[in-house]
Amino acid sequence: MMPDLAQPQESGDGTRFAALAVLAQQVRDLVDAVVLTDVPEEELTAVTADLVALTERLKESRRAAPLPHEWTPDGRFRHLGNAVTGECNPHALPLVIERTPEGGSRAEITFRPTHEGPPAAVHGGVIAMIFDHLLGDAVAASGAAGLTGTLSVRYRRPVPYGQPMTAHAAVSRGEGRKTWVEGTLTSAGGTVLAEATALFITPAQWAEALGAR
Ligand SMILES: CCCCCCCCCCCCCCCC(=O)SCCNC(=O)CCNC(=O)[C@H](O)C(C)(C)COP(=O)(O)OP(=O)(O)OC[C@H]1O[C@@H](n2cnc3c(N)ncnc32)[C@H](O)[C@@H]1OP(=O)(O)O
Repeated sequence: MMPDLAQPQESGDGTRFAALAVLAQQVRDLVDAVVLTDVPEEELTAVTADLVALTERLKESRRAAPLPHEWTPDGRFRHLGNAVTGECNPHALPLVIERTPEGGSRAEITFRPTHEGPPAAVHGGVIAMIFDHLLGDAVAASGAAGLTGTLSVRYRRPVPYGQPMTAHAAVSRGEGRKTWVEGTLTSAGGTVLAEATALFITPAQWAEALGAR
């Protein structure tokens, strides 16, 4: 079912969400540690047993779905459970997006070894995921907001992890419910590592909800 963008989904319990964000960051550290660990087998088995116990504790009270999107009291859109930006989702980098004075979106990114695809470089699908969200945010910044219809990535250079880089996105044109948007991923030295173009479609229900805001 299409989410109703007009309605805040959850008022938000700031203190508990802050604690959940700390837990999510700890789990990211855990994932990174798992990817790089070289401890002996007995230690792996012992840590696994500890994690089974911790997992069971968290499962004692479960939601049906991750934390949903919401409009904060100061009018910002946030989605703590999102796979790319969600502070409370360990899967998310999380990507921290800023709006540019020109009306687009940008983010500073440092990929981690966890994101490896080809040797010593970031997985192309992870890069596409980052573009998908950042380009979607740029569409939202333009006042449209929609779902990805198509996304095309040109991978110019292998993307290293462990090095800061910058991604930019900006809308190139719009026509009715369709918005075309472009983005780049650039190294700290200014080399364009990857480029993306996408077409976002604003679902008819969203167009009505956005018009009402
Ligand atoms: C300001 C406040 C903001 C608030 C908000 C904040 C948001 C903060 C940022 C979030 C950023 C998230 C960024 C992550 C974005 C995902 O990850 S989205 C997930 C991946 N994408 C999906 O799941 C989309 C799945 N597809 C669908 O749901 C539907 O196919 C779509 C895309 C909504 C289109 O359905 P529809 O509205 O029924 O489309 P329809 O009426 O058939 O077609 C409309 C037009 O679009 C064209 N079209 C439709 N689909 C396509 C397509 N796939 N390719 C090309 N053209 C297409 C049609 O040909 C038609 O063109 P015209 O004939 O008008 O020229």
